Amino acid sequence: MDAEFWLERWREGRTHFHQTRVTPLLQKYWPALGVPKGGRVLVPLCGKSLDMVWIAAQGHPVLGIELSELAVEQFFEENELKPLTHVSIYGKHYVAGSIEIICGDIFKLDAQLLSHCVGAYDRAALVALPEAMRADYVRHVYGQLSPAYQGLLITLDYPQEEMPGPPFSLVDSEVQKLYADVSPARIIDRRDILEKEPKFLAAGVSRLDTVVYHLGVQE
Ligand SMILES: C[S@@+](CC[C@H](N)C(=O)[O-])C[C@H]1O[C@@H](n2cnc3c(N)ncnc32)[C@H](O)[C@@H]1O
Repeated sequence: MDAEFWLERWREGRTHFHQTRVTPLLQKYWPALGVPKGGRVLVPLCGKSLDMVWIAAQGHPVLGIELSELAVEQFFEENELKPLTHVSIYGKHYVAGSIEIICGDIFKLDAQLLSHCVGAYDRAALVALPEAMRADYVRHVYGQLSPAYQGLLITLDYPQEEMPGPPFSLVDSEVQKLYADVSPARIIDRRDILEKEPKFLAAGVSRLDTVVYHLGVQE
């Protein structure tokens, strides 16, 4: 699953992961995380997610990272935002109001940028990565956030042998192993969503849960 895999999906419009509404689980669980107003929130592998607009409306500067320039341009166009752009070592930055998206590779970001993020929102990001990349991703991204960060992680759990990813299945034991050296990862919701997912039903998947984690040290 290299960069070209994703760039081609955006070129061909095969972006069924994109939702035309804000994720209800984000709206339900974000307020309780207690991320301070004004605190910067990282949205890794952000696509053109409307969730960024919602997070910004809660009073957070948003930092999204996305490989595909098409996705980034569609985000600003579809939300009628006119971004200013500049280029840095991280990629091309698009900034409109409190939303900044860097068109670049998440693995190129460093502590200088990530340590300013006190919040993180991961939907269809960790589960988009094949197993071999996940430990590097968690260490690199979450390991460099502010130590006080609070985050929301949304995963999928289904019998992986019944359908190839992405999105991939993550059982809780793998999530716990991935975050063990970074921060606590506590399940706050798990629900059966099989009936709402025609792609999984058509593939003959017998069970599909979405699982919501609260990431970060809690007092
Ligand atoms: C499954 S999509 C999810 C997008 C978004 N989170 C959402 O909820 O709609 C995964 C996205 O990650 C992007 N991506 C994949 N690898 C990346 C990387 N190394 N750095 C930045 N973006 C990446 C892809 O281009 C794709 O848009």
